[in-house]
Amino acid sequence: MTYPVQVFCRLRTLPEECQSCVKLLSPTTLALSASSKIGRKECNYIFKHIFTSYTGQQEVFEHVALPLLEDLVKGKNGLLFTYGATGSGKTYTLTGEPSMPGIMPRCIGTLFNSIADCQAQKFLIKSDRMNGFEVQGENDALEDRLLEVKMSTRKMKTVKRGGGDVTNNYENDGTKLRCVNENNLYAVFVSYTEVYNNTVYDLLDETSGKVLQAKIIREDSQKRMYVNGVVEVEVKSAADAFELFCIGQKRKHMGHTILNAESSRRQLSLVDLAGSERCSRTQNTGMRLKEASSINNSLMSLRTCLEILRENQLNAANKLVPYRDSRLTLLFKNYFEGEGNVRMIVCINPSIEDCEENLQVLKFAEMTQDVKTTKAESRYTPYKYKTPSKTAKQTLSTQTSATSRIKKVASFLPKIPSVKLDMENPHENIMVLDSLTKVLHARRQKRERNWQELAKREQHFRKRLLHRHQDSVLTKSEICSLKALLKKEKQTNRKLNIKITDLETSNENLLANNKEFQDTVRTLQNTIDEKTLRINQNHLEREKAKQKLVLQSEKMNQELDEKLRQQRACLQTATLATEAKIQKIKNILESDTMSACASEQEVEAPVQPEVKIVQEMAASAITIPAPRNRRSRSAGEVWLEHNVIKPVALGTVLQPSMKKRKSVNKLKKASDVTNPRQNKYCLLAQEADAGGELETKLYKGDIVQTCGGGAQVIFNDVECLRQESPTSTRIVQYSMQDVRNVNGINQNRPEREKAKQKLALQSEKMNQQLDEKLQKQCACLQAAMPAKERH
Ligand SMILES: Nc1ncnc2c1ncn2[C@@H]1O[C@H](COP(=O)(O)OP(=O)(O)OP(=O)(O)O)[C@@H](O)[C@H]1O
Repeated sequence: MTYPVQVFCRLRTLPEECQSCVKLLSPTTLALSASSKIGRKECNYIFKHIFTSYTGQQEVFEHVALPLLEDLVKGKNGLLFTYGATGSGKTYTLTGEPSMPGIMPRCIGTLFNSIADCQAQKFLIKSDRMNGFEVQGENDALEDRLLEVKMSTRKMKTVKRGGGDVTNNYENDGTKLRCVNENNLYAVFVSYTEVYNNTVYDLLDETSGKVLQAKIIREDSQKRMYVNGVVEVEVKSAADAFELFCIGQKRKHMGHTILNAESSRRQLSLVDLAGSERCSRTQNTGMRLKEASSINNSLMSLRTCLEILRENQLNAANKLVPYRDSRLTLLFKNYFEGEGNVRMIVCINPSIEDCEENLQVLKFAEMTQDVKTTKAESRYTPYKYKTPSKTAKQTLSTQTSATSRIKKVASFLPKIPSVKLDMENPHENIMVLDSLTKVLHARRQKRERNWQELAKREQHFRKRLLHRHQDSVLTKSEICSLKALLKKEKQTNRKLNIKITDLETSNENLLANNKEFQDTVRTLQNTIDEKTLRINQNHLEREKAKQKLVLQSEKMNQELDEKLRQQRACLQTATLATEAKIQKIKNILESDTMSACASEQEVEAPVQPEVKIVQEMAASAITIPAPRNRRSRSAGEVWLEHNVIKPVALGTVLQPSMKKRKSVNKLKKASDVTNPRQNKYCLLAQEADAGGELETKLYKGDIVQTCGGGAQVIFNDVECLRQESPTSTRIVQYSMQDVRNVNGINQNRPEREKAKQKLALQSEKMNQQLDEKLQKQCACLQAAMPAKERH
């Protein structure tokens, strides 16, 4: 079954001088004229009922709270909260003023008016502060009562009750609930908690001293939210409840509170919310700002939860309702999930200044009444049963459970014999009654023993149960925190997974880029290698070409040198031969001219072909070198030895043979050479040979007179003198250049030797030819000469 959240509206009284922004159209409809950009706009809002400024506190109570109270005693939960802007009359409606008590004192008064005769003895039912109750024995209850009396007498001396409070002056109007079951026993518990800055404080917790301790909201085994360890005080009268209210009132931070009046089965929560716009309207700072924003957050969470609930119901969706976003919604969770009736009173200050805020409040209120709470199967508050003492048994005798228990216990007792009284025999009757008394006495003793045993067992069982329960609560809280941790871990894990995926993707991209780069580098490297190879090949080719060129040029140079040398040698040989020939001819001509001239006149001698040539040459005016006088060999060879300045002793076995010689170190004047007595010239040169040995060379030639009166030397022989020991092993250090030179010299030596030999052969041949020619000419000349002269 589903029930909509019932929303009522209450308009505050407005001072006469103030203008109203609200117009009442009917008992359920009002119109709000709000200013907008296009002028004033009127919006209509419908509620279950609208209380005007003339409506009294009693009427509001009867309309809104009384049905919830009736539900309460029937065993149904209820939540009533006020909602509205600051100063709109929420506290006035819920608590009221001394002269005009609000819903809360009226509820308390009415409740106690109704259950006055059906209350369980105090402390028979005890709160375990974990959303559970236990029924304890009379003795324990008595002990607790005595303790309470002691405590209260101490308190009486120290604590003064706050005077002038709304509840102190509350005059009970005697209103009673009609549906109270007189067979039931009722115990009323009051807890007073405050949600401040999203933290729950227990205003009745005296152990925490002046500083309030924060409390945790937990969920019991039946998924009901409760404030763990909250003080739940059993009250037996409205005055007791008011006293607690006063105590709590002094402790609370602000005016927004929760007052819970709990029954052993069900609870009615009366909630006075904070103003809906504290943050925006009051320009608070520091703690006040934190408080205001916290209030705003709580109300915003309430709004969000209701909106999602409505959305889920309208669209048959299953969106998660964020009850855990704030402590307030967490405490409301059970009510919105169908644990009881929910009613809201929207308080409106019709002042035109509050118009904007009223618009928001009315919108929220209109939305809220679309929300339906789903009624869950009735779930009873868990309680534990403690074996009552004799008196307790009597007190609880009306309870069905107790009756059944008694029946059960009675089944173990000795049977009561059936008794028949004979009125005529009183003596026998006395005997029968005595035996009956005995049986009853035995039954009573047995029953007491049984009760004691049962009480012991129950106590033991309860203790175990309590431990189990505590364990399970602790385990549940642990599970809750572990779940929260797990959720967090999962979120972190999810984030890390996303991060890992991102990193993997970027890593893959980087790897792909790297591969591309590597490919590019490889391609470039290949290109470089190819180019380097080509460069090297080119270099090698160039080197080869160079070497080839060098070789070619060397070869050509050698060839050219060789040719040049050969040509020179040929030329020199030819020149020497020609000169020698000419000289011989000249000598012949000169020596024979005189004799020829003398005989010319007498005898026309036949002209020899050679003479003819000379004559022809003379006739043709060709310059003929001066005739050289031929040295007579018979006169012997006279040598002009042109020696070095400081000659080293030759030391050779074979010495040059120059019998007649004139040695000079230097040719100082022409006569040194032109001296007609000298006909041989020898130039002496000393130098080290390739082996470092002294080598003496004798360049020999003929001194020939020139036609100009000078002389010329025609070299025709070279004599080389040197001394070598075949066993000498000289160690000489040579430089590479020396070695090359030596090699070059050694290489050239055979060629030189060949050339020399060739030259010598040619010279010999020419000499032979010349000698032959000379002999012929001589023979011709002798033949031509007169016999006398020939002798
Ligand atoms: N219906 C009413 N009739 C007469 N006086 C009223 C009514 N409603 C509110 N007032 C007066 O208006 C003033 C502010 O009311 P109240 O303190 O209840 O506002 P509130 O909404 O609880 O403010 P806050 O959000 O600050 O708790 C009080 O002096 C109260 O007496």
